[in-house]
Amino acid sequence: MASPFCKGGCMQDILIISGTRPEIIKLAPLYHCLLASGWAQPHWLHTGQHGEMARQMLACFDIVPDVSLERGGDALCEFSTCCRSLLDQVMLRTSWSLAVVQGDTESTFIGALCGFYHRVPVAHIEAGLRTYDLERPFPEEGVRQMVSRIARFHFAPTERAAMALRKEAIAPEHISVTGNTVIDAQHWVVRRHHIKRRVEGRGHLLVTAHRRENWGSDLREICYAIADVAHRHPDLQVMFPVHLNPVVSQPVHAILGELANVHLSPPLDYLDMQQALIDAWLVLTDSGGLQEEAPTFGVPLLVLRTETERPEAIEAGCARLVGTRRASIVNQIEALWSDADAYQSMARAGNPFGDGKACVRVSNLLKDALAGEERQREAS
Ligand SMILES: CC(=O)N[C@@H]1[C@@H](OP(=O)(O)OP(=O)(O)OC[C@H]2O[C@@H](n3ccc(=O)[nH]c3=O)[C@H](O)[C@@H]2O)O[C@H](CO)[C@@H](O)[C@@H]1O
Repeated sequence: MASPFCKGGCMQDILIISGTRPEIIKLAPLYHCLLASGWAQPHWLHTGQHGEMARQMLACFDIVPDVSLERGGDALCEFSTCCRSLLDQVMLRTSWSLAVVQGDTESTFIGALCGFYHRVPVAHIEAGLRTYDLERPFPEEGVRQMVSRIARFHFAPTERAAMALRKEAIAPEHISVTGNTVIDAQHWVVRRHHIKRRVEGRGHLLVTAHRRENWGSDLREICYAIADVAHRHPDLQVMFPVHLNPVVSQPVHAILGELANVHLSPPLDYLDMQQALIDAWLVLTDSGGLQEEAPTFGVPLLVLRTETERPEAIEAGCARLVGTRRASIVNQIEALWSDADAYQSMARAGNPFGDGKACVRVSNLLKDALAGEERQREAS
């Protein structure tokens, strides 16, 4: 790996650590922003936590990782221990100015921990999301909180997230509200690929569901609700890109596989997903990222969960929390089908998660902060 580290006027070497699909999406625009910044040399490291879905996303954002770690095994513990030891070697390769992690996965945690032990400052993107229930989502809520203890720079997507961090006694000068970088990712692909709405009329119902908390009976309830709606409205097309995990794909295919107006597909690449989103009438999802993205295109969203660490969408009026009970999901969809005013007020609510300029804010804040630390070091 080329790493021409030279401080004071030269590039700062920044290690960007990704592991899963959403991390890649939310870090990709920052990578491109830093690459164009003139002050930073970003290096992309992929931990291998996600395989195929990660490759799909990296290609979509024109990113070739500088380092790709070998996955130590299928079990999380094997992945985790192997990742820790390989990442440790990468930390020693050069004098990193910064390690950047995003979100709340095992890769986020191992990345932050390695940075911490090597005294490399850690920047946490999408900091401050909380449910304060360590069981939901498990293990993500615990991971987020642990990363917040050891990160130096906390980039909160919203004021609410920043407030959570301040309440946890994180130094306010290390917390910045930037907006969510996923909106930057959307703007990046929309600009680059000229995405615009292509359908006439209502459009389709877009569904994703894969979260661990919904595995089992909840996922089956969700699928039966979709089947009910598909039967009632044969002209409504349902698009459902299905997560590759067999715990998800098996029941989804078993319950919905034979319905003529339900279209099951493998995961879409980001470009196709954004096209599917902009063409949608309604989104039904348990995904975090989609909760943030749908309002960009004015598409109302029903959240298949009983709690969310993104209450901003509910408060802004662009999303409703519908849980996972069959009857409740069907009723909420039917209500929006027949009540044009309710639908329009959700569609016009706007996006509370950002304006597409989060990465420029992060880059400028980091540039100033790292220069300030450099001056302090020279003075002492
Ligand atoms: C338990 C929990 O809280 N977990 C969260 C969850 O994050 P999430 O819910 O946002 O994850 P997904 O729904 O997988 O991704 C969403 C993104 O993927 C795009 N997309 C989706 C389907 C597709 O076919 N093609 C695509 O392009 C889509 O537009 C969007 O941008 O998992 C992360 C670790 O995996 C965690 O860190 C995170 O806390």
